[in-house]
Amino acid sequence: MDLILKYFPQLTDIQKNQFHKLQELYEDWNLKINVVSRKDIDELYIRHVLHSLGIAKVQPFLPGSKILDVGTGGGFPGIPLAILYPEVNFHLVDSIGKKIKVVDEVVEGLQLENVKTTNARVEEVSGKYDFIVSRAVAQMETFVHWVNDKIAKKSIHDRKNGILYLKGGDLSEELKVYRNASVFPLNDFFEEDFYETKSVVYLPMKYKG
Ligand SMILES: C[S@@+](CC[C@H](N)C(=O)[O-])C[C@H]1O[C@@H](n2cnc3c(N)ncnc32)[C@H](O)[C@@H]1O
Repeated sequence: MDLILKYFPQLTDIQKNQFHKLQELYEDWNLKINVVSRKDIDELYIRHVLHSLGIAKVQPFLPGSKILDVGTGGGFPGIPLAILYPEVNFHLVDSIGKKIKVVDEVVEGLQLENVKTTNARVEEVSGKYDFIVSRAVAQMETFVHWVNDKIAKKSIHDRKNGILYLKGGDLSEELKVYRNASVFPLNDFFEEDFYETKSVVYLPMKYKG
């Protein structure tokens, strides 16, 4: 929890409580349904919560904007971002029902009013969003194919609407065809070793190869 305050010192008491409660909620739910690996539960804040918030360091979201989290699993990156931005609308989607059930329980436990969840493959979801966020779901090419038609044409942020994807390791091969992709290394924002190889990939909409 101190880790979150170290990088996001302006949190309200409500947000501090919500971030604090995450540990207990995920511990409880993990005993019933294994959504986060045992090892990762011990390092929830560094491996999941702060990692998710890396997207906010690259692209802060404006009130009223709409964000789609594809393949949210246990709620990452969507849940930490929804705590950080209570005035932004988040739609968290996963094709596995038991994962969405955990997300629903966490949303209820935190009394988050800005999160909607759907148990479906993202290809079946309609709607338009300012940004599409994700982590560990698919190769960029497949992902772009799934979500390209879900990005709203009109951008309200300075940065053009598009995809913000948390990736790790060497991305040169995967991103070779995306000449307009930008890679933001997370160790520019976070000093912990875990972030040395992690980055946020931004891909503006209407990619042309
Ligand atoms: C490795 S997990 C990552 C979960 C979470 N994003 C995280 O980083 O902790 C991948 C998730 O993507 C979901 N998924 C894969 N393809 C999907 C699709 N086409 N539509 C919706 N969810 C999908 C899977 O059900 C799984 O929960």
